[in-house]
Amino acid sequence: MLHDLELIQVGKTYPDGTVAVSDFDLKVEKGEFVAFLGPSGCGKSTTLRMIAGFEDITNGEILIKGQNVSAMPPEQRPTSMIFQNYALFPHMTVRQNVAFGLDLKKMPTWEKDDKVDRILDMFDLNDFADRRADKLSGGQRQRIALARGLVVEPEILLLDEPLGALDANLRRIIQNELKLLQRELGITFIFVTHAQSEALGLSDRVVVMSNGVVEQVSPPKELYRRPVSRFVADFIGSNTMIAGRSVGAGQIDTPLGLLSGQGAGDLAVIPAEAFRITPAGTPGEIRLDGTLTGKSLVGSVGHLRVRLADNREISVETHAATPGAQALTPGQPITLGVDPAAVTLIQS
Ligand SMILES: Nc1ncnc2c1ncn2[C@@H]1O[C@H](COP(=O)(O)OP(=O)(O)OP(=O)(O)O)[C@@H](O)[C@H]1O
Repeated sequence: MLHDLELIQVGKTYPDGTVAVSDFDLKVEKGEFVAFLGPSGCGKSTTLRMIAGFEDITNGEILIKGQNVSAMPPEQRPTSMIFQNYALFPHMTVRQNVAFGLDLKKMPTWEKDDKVDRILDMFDLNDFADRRADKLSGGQRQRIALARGLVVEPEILLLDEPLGALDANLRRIIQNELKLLQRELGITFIFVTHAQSEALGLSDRVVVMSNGVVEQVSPPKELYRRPVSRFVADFIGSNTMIAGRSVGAGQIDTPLGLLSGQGAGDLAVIPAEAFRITPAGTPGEIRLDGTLTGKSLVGSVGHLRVRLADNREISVETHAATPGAQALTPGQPITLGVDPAAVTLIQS
């Protein structure tokens, strides 16, 4: 099966010796929305620029629809890139900006005008078509940048923190638009961000990166449910991690007692929402004793702070309607229950 995009062992070492990306493997299906997520400097933008062709690769291969594009200049690749600062030409009109990519392709004027008209229409930019790009709001500029990227009908749209310059409200609105647009066009989107909620909310799959390597490639829910490394467990969601010693398949011995879970390793990862308040306890459940140190109820969710027997304080989320949740008072002993199926064991 032909993938829209395939990265095989891709690596980048900058001339000064900085290793920005190593052994990056990824296969992306047509129409997928994939986010690159990770802390500043982990190599997200470098990888995106290598896909676009703005940066040479030092190792590996990049294939688009099965074709090796590793040595192809950017303008010949079937990709478009959208930048955080939009990179519009301030003195050009909206129409000229949008037409720019088609001008490079030396397309006949009638065909160009037709494509530009259609895309301006789609992005609701008709009323501004003849206005200079620097006389527009952030949201409008963002739309022009998208229109300019899409008018050339790329196979893959590469977006480098495209919403980073927008305020929170506008950001949410454009996030929704982006998602709808992607579904409608069926184009593959590769989206770089260091905003977790954005990556998890928008994409079909997330590539979590740290220090130039891929830590995990999963649908957003899986990152919460089944982190594969300590880095991911630390970075995504709110997990309690309990270290121990492996004592057989799916079980570790810890200072808080025996814990079982899915997977293999010496570190148990428990998501905040996996804890339950269990006065009696259910057979098969992991039980952890502690003391309630704080509680707040926000709407239907109760946020509890619990000090465990090893003195660490953890956050627990519970449904406010849980029997007993209202009556809990800080200072009192509490027993937490966890279904072993919700626990993941990884290597520390
Ligand atoms: N031109 C360059 N020359 C040398 N090192 C570079 C160059 N560009 C980036 N780097 C380094 O490569 C690493 C990866 O940078 P990159 O910009 O890809 O990270 P990023 O994950 O996109 O970060 P951010 O979220 O801050 O944009 C960093 O250590 C960075 O300092």
